[in-house]
Amino acid sequence: MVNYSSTSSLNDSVKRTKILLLGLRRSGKTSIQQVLFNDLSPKQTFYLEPTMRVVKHVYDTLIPLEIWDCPGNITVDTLGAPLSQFSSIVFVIDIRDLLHQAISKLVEFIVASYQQNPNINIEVFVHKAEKLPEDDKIENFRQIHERVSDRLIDISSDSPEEGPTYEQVQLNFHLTSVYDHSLHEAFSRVLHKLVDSLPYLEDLLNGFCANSQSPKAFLFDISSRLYIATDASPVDSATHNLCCDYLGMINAFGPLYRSKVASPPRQQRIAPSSGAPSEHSPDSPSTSQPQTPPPTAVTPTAIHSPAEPGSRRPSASSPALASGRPFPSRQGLSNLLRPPLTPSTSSSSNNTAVSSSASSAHHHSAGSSPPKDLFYPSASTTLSPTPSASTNHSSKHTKAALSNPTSGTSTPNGHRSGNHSSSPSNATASNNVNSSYTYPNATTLTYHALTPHLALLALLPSGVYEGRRGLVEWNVVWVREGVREIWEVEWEGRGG
Ligand SMILES: Nc1nc2c(ncn2[C@@H]2O[C@H](COP(=O)(O)OP(=O)(O)OP(=O)(O)O)[C@@H](O)[C@H]2O)c(=O)[nH]1
Repeated sequence: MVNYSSTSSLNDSVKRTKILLLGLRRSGKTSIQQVLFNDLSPKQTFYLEPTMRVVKHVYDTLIPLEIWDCPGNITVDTLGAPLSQFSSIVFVIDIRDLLHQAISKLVEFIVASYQQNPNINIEVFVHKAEKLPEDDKIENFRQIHERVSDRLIDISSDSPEEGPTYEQVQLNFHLTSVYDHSLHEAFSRVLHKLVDSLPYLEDLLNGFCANSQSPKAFLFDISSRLYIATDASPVDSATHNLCCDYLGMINAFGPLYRSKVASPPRQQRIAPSSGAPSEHSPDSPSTSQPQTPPPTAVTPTAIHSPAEPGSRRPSASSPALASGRPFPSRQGLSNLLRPPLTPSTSSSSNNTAVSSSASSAHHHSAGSSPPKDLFYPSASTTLSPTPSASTNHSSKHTKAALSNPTSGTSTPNGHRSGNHSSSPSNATASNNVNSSYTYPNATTLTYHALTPHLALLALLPSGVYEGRRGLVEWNVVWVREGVREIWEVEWEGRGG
């Protein structure tokens, strides 16, 4: 009865992390999957057809995912697969649905999954939250939580000698809606429990924040806008929403920018001298990261176009992919972030020099060994600190720049000098800002692509970003190297 069709083809050679999407009919399961992983506009979910069979969707991010979207009437027996196969169950309940049926179904799956796989993560999305006023929302959320707990206690006390005590099951409740970023935040938290390398990524981001004076940094999956990891400072919703909006804007406008350097005619002209392939191929091998500071000479011939959209995983043919490679040591990863930003390195001449050095790291490696894709778009937007910004919505972002990622004059990081208020990003970013939040000091939000599907989004004091950009980019280069290595190890361990 299982339908093996999916949004993209299943690659049987990769061991995927499986997530089961359950809930009553019309609770919003397919909407969640489509909005997050297929870029469906929330309003379009209204037209989704009912799900009649289990549909498997694959999605490649830092780890390969397989999401099973189930029909509302599925049971443990008709699922067609043991629950031990799944790493997480996401159970979706319409927030207005306090009925017996939804709770019973959830409890049925909790009991079965606890017996088959006690380590499974059970996540309850109390969904369509935007439909209720704030007070009712909290009350219904509390009631659903309470009823599920009561039912589990009842079941445990009915047969104390028989089996496990279900009230100890770790349940995670989230308030969600496709119409705001609560869904992204909740699903990001689901994902965090599935990423084995999370501590290593967090170490990288902590190091980046410490060395770049950044108050907050996220590693985002570009397309789904889920964050895979963040630094140790607490996540506030306003900053998370701002990053989500900015990423959405970049996803919308980024494809309008084209690379002159990486354009096919230019690539063909430069390829013979550099030894680099004329066009990036998803299977082109990558190099291991440079361990020593690279030379300052910039060789623009090595700049590559981004990987093809479909190439969401590292090449298995890469010489860097020795099988069974362990994660880099945490100390080793944090050591990658050098040098820290200190007043002694703040002169603009130093910045320029280090920027060139950092930027040329990839050129150097590309010249001496098989190249990797060296095209990394970046963008930035400045958040206004002025008090009037809290009332004047459009002045919230005074400057926004989408660095032409592939301009012939850009660095390999895609940077061009100066922000451009006429950039298309300006209006969109301004309109999307949470109007209740202002940043106390001049702050810049930066975007740096790290892999074809992951990007670093960081808040930086504008003074640091404008005055010491070279050093910031230097640190981004090393974050990128660390993330790429973790990404490769994650996929390698799964036969990717
Ligand atoms: N207001 C609101 N409506 C939502 C939300 N998410 C989904 N919906 C709506 O809920 C309805 C059902 O959504 P589906 O995604 O088809 O629900 P489903 O659980 O997959 O339904 P079945 O396939 O029948 O099991 C659609 O009209 C959606 O537009 C939400 O966050 N808020």
